[in-house]
This record gives sequence, structure tokens and C-alpha cells, in this order.
Amino acid sequence: MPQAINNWQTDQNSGQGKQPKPQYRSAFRILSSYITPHRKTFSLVAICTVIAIASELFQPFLVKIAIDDNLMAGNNDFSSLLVICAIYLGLSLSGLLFTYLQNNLLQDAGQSIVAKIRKQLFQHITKLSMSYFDKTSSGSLITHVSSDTEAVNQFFNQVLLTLLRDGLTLVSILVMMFYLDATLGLYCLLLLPIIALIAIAFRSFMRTTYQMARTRLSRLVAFVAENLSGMSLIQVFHQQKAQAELYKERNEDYFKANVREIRTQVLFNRTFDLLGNLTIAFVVWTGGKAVLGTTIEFGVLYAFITYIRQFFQPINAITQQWNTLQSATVAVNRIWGVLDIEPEIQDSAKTVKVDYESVQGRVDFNKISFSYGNGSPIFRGLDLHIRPGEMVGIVGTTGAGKSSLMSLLCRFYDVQEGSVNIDGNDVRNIPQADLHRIVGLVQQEPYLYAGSIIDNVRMFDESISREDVIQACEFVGADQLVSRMADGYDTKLSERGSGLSAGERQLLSFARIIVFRPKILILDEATANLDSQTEQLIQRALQVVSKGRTTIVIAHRLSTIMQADRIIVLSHGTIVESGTHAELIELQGVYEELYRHSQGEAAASIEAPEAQTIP
Ligand SMILES: Nc1ncnc2c1ncn2[C@@H]1O[C@H](COP(=O)(O)OP(=O)(O)OP(=O)(O)O)[C@@H](O)[C@H]1O
Repeated sequence: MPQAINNWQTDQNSGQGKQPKPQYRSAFRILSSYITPHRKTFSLVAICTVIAIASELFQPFLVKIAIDDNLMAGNNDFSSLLVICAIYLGLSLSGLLFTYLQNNLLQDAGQSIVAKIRKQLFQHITKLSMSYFDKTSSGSLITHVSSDTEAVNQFFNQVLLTLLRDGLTLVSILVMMFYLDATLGLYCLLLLPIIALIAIAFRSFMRTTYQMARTRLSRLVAFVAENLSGMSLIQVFHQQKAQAELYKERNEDYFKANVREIRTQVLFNRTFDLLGNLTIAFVVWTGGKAVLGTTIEFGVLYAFITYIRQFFQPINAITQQWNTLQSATVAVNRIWGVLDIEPEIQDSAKTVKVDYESVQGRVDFNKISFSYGNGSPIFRGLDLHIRPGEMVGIVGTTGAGKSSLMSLLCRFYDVQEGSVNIDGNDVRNIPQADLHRIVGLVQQEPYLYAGSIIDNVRMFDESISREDVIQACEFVGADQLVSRMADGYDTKLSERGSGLSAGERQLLSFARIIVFRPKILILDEATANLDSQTEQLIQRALQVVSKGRTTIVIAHRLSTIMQADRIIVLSHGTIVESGTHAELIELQGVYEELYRHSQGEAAASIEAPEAQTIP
């Protein structure tokens, strides 16, 4: 099982904050390959950081000079005090400027890296085979593209900056402390193990709470994503309340995890503050005695106290960023888990060059056997041959394998035995880009994008002219629909084409076919959702579209395929009958029975008999 799916399932199943262990080494190796092209920027960031830190840390030292060399020494030289003040101000401004530069440079590099990763991930996902999408929830993929890339973003925004800036600050403060007074510096250094112990204890607890909150957020996002895609189903089955209850549970889980995380954070921060204040009290006591005993100067004590205040802040920041580092590491590994997945369907090494214009459209299913994954076989040695330009109707009961057969022709999956050929070429040897130009598929639910009608018909391919799109729409009779719209062909369709009826969406998808001119056209239940009036319109469009190209029509509604050159009846993955409508009616077999049923249904819908009570 691919790592990413593994991880996601861990996310889904645990809910108790058990996430995969972060693999720092591989994450850093991956991220450093992205950092390398930006090494100039990162070097500049490092330089800015050093200058910003030096500017800040030198300020208390200046005050020490002012106190010891001017104020305490009774020196009335106001000009040197003024110089100190001016330098102090200059240092503040330089600290501000270089912190600003450091942040901006890091943001630029970080954001462009994250944008690159996001683009790479999306492109990779679109190349993955259908078998991958069978196993992976869309919610999980949305999490990878959104939350996981966001975690990487945080790595650059927060973690890297903290490690660099606060790590350097900490070391510099220690150096300054030892420079000012080695004994007091040593006392403070002794504090480090205590701080480390407290930090480690909190860290493991905070890691659990942090990851629990993240896992629960992922579950919440996945739940919303899946609900949105199935919204019509929820409404039809009046599932709003039940789903709202499920959402409430997940939302509460996330709320509790969040509260717990925040409480832990607050407790940790306050403990650190307390520790800081205790240290200051200790330094005031020991340092104060030393000042009174004149072993150290007052300015040194002042600078020391200021440095101690600054000492705890970077430790606190680094500890807090530890969680973000962990989640970024997990996210990076998870993203690369997806990027590492090889698409099952790939162009073979011995691809054949197919000249699109000379494709005849002959289709051969040569004794094919196929099953999904390790499931039971859908086809066992099925043989079907379709002539160029022939219109073939495929009928059969639900689950007979009609759509699966077409998926094999589109090469969404590969056969395990036998071959699927187009004009004698195995589809496995035809480059996928060529194959999908040759074979066009219209499904029951045509997908429309948020965009204008023009863009939806030409699928955002600017090389297809506006005139070609308009001509295609007129060809299939979609022009009447377009003329009713406020902005005509420039009318913006909302996501998935909502706002248009199923028939209207289908008409536009027929126009798409005209524009892209596939040599082999598959209609998979394309007329299933249409009323009889729209079906007539589509039927007319179909006649236009199918002219001169091999057309395979899957339909439960037999009226759609009665005119086909040949009708194939499929049952449990086997062809049980084949012939024209008239021949199959005469045969008095499965097709005739299906036809009788469909006639009965049609009559029933006209006569509207008394409703039967279903127990
Ligand atoms: N992605 C998949 N993964 C696993 N099994 C699948 C998948 N798609 C279809 N099947 C199974 O393959 C069999 C054939 O399904 P298929 O969709 O091809 O039938 P169909 O004849 O098109 O049915 P319908 O008329 O209901 O659309 C069914 O048993 C179905 O459960």
C-alpha cells in the first residue's frame, strides 16, 4: 500500500493524535533540494539575521556603557551620552530594517518553494491512474494539496526563521553574558539542563495535543469535502440532520483538541515566564551583592538582567516551533509519499506513432480478461470487434460490465489478458495524449468548469477559435440554449455547470465532442437523465456527431440505440446477444425482454396505473 494512503488511513483511524513518526532526515533532504536553487536568497537571509541580532544584542551593552562610564563615573560629558543615544537609535533602526529584509527575503523564497511544491503535487495527482482514485478519498487528496502544503509553508515562515534567528540569538546572548561576567554567566548556563528537562516534558505532551488537533482537523476537512461532492444525495435522502450530527461530533472533537492544545501552550509559556522571573530574582540577589561588594559594576548587572529576559524568549520560541517542525516533517513525507507513486498506466517504451488524421476507428477487444485490483474477474476472454464508423449500442443489466469495457478502451485500466486495439494498435502502445484525442467520452454527468461557455466547450484550449465553438454549438442545437442566456457565449457558468439542466449540460458536452473531433466516440448513459423532449434534441445531436466516426453508445433507454448498426447485449461480462434491433427482437431473447420491459415502462408512464404498495 502506498505510504501516503497508509498515512492518511492512520490519520483517519486514529483520531487520537497518533500520526506517523516524522522522518526528519528524508524531509530535510527533500526540502534542501528545493532550497538549493534559492541559496543566494538564503545566504542573504543569514546575513540579515546576523546583523539584526547584533543590532539588538548590542543595545543593552550600550546602556551598560552609559551607566558605568558616564552616569556612575560622575562623568559630565553630555556629548558622549548623546553619541551613545544616537548609536542606540541607529541600532534600533538597523534591527528593524534587517529584520524586515530577512522576513521579506525568506517569505519570497519560501512562498515560491511552496507554490512550486503545490503545483508539482497537483500536476502529479492529475497524472495518477484511476485505480489510485478508486483507493484514495478525495478528502485525503484535498488535505495533501491544502493542509500539507500549508504545513510546509509554516516550515519556511516560522520554523526555519526561528531556528536561524533564535538559535543564533541564544548563542550570542550566552557569549555576551560570559563576556560581561563569567561567574554569573556560568550560573545561568547551569539553568539550561533544567530548562531542557521542562521543555522535553512539555514537548512530548504538546506534540500529542498538537497532532491530535491536526488529525481531527484533517478529518473535519475530509468530511466537509465529501459532503460537498455528495450534496444532492444528502438533500434527496434528507440526510441534512444526520450529517449535521456527524459533523457536530467531529467539530466538537476538533474543538476539544484545540482547547487542550491552547491550554498546554499557555501552561508552558507561563512556566517559562516563571522560570525567567526566578532567574532574574536570583541574579538580582547574587549580582546585587556583587555590585554592593563592588566586584561588578551596576551597568553589568543591568545588562545581565536584560539579557536574561531575552534569553528565555528564543528558548520558548524554539520549543514552540518544535511541533510545527514535526508536522511539517510529517507533511513533507506525506506529500512525497504521493509524489513517489508511479501512475499504474504509463506510456510504454515502444509507443507507436499514430497519425490522428489517418485513424480509421476500428476497435478490437481481443479475448480480454480483466478484474479491478484483486477482485473477481469482470471479463474472461471477451471478444468484440467494431468496424470503423460503425455505431454500436451496448445494453445489459446493472453491473454487466458496460462502463468497465469503455474504461479499458480509454485505458483508464489495463487488461490482464488479451488486448484492446485501435486500428490494430494495442492501446498500451499508443501515447496517452494521442489515445485521448482519438477516443472521446461523454458520460452521464458531463463535467463543466467554472468559466464561460466558450471556455467550457473548448476546454480552455485557446488554439480553438470562438467561431469553431459557436459553429459546434449550432451543429448540436445548443445555440438556442445559449441565445437565452444573458451574456450569450460569454455567460459564466458556475462550478460543475450548476444553473444548467442536465440536458443543457449534455448539449454543451456534445458541442465539445464536435470541437475536439474524436475518431471514436463513447456515450456512457449520456441520455439517462433527460426528459423525452431533451432526449430528442440529444438524439438529433447524436446523429450529427456520430456521422463518420465509430460510436459506442451505452444506454438503459433502448430508444437511444434502436437505430444502431449493431446492438450488443452484455451479461456478467459476457456477450450474450448481438445484432440489429429487428434481429434481436426476432430472436426473442434477453434484448426482446428488455425491450418489452422498456415499452411497458413507457406505457406505464403514459397510463399512470394505480400505484402499488411496496411492503
Ligand atoms: N472502480 C471499480 N473498482 C472495483 N470494482 C468496480 C469498479 N467499477 C466497477 N466495478 C465493478 O465492476 C462490475 C461492472 O461494473 P460496470 O460499472 O462496468 O457495470 P455497468 O454494466 O456499466 O453497470 P451500470 O449499468 O450500473 O452502469 C460491477 O460489479 C462493479 O461493482
